[in-house]
Amino acid sequence: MELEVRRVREAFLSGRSRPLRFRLQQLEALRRMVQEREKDILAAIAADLCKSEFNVYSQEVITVLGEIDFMLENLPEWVTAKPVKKNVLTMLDEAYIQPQPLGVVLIIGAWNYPFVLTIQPLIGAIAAGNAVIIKPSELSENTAKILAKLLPQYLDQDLYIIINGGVEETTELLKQRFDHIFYTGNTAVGKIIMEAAAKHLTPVTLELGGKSPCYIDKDCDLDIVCRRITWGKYMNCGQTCIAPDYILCEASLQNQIVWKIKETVKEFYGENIKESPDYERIINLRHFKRILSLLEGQKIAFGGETDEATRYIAPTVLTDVDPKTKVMQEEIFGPILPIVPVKNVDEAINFINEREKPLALYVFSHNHKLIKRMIDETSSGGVTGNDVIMHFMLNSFPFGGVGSSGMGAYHGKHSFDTFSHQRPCLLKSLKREGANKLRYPPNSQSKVDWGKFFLLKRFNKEKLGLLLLTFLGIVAAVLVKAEYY
Ligand SMILES: NC(=O)c1ccc[n+]([C@@H]2O[C@H](COP(=O)([O-])OP(=O)(O)OC[C@H]3O[C@@H](n4cnc5c(N)ncnc54)[C@H](O)[C@@H]3O)[C@@H](O)[C@H]2O)c1
Ligand SMILES: CCCCCCCCCCCCC/C=C/C=O
Repeated sequence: MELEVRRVREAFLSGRSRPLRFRLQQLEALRRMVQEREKDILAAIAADLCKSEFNVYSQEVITVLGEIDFMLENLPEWVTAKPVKKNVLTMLDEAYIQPQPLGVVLIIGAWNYPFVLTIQPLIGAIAAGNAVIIKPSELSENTAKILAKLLPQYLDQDLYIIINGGVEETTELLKQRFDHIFYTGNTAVGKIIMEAAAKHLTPVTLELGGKSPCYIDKDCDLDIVCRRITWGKYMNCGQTCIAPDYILCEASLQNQIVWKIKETVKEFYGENIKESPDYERIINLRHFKRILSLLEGQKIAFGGETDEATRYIAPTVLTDVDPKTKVMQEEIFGPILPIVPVKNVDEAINFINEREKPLALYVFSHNHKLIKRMIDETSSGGVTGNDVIMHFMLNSFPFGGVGSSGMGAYHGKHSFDTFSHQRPCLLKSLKREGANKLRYPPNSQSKVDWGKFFLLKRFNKEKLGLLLLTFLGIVAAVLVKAEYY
């Protein structure tokens, strides 16, 4: 492990990852990989999550290709130094911010969208000029294998390497020193990552999870609301970090919501959901059993059917859920949707604020003011009003959590910034030494006053007024004198 990290660091120190032309070439090569080896990539992800290749393409590949195109288009502008505003002391100097790569970055991917959640950060790291070690999740093993096979065929083999393995390998990897660690996964492991990073003072981006609430107001079109929630909740069998975790609504809406979600499930997946190519399976037996345990003691309004052999769990809705029960204590990450009745929007806001900050928040209402109020009075990584998931798809947004749902963000320019150091550069001349006398010892009241005058606007204005008055006085005196003689 140590040798591999050293190899990557040496490649970074060679400086070849820095030139814009090289970064663009590598991103183009990555795009070529996705296009030329599309079939292999689709097949691997499909096998990991029992997912149709159509769904793999629209949920993962489109985002990756869109991100590469966006980088290629904007990178030339982003890498250029940006001049900054100057003050009186630096008026004649050159002052700019130069984004620079951080160095060797470790990206630890997740299994639930194993391609996009690993490759999208990689795109940002390459764009920012870094060397990268990629550790895909061992749970999505087919994707991990295909990435290990394909990436070296298209990308620089010393700058960007894949290390596959599980907890043992990751633990070993985390002992090494990196310049940034980008981790996607659960909050408990997030803490392990941060602890390991702290030993080297390595900055981290943690893309974690949480229970993303979904508030449904009385004033809305329930048919549309339930259709959108059904899509976002049961996509990838509920294994989406920003899936609506639970619904908050007034008790009177509960039955209608149940009925409408049930109808939509039928419309989306047919009468026999098990046969639907659009309905996935739970990643492994451990997660399957964990999700089943969340059903204990709950009122199942519909769904609840399971099949251990294929790790199938039907789309399920629970009603009148007690917030103290297990299903409301941890992120569900499966196709179970609890409804927790609340009296009104105030109670919903309190409910959200009493818990850890979620990765996403969803609010449905015709009342724009109510949506704005919910946004103002709560906190979450991101928000979508009157829909779910879709803020992930807009790469002008920073995507990330807050509080226990994560720290830092990425996508588009935000990825470039995450993997860059914004380096302030001030270039002075060796001339004009006279002006520097002000800051050299010995110090005095007069130097302090001039310092205030040049640097503090407050004093600046006062003194300017005084200067103006003095100037007017002199002009007046000269005029009077001229008249007199
Ligand atoms: N914010 C996001 O973008 C995002 C995206 C996907 C998933 N998630 C969250 O991830 C969670 C589900 O994923 P998961 O945690 O099951 O993924 P996971 O178990 O695959 O873990 C992710 C990575 O952490 C590594 N890992 C696991 N245990 C470790 C340990 N003890 N020490 C060091 N490394 C270890 C794994 O090898 C893997 O590469 C959910 O909470 C979900 O919300 C968040
Ligand atoms: C052809 C229609 C394209 C739009 C499809 C939108 C698909 C959204 C995919 C969401 C991916 C979520 C990524 C995962 C985040 C955390 O797990």
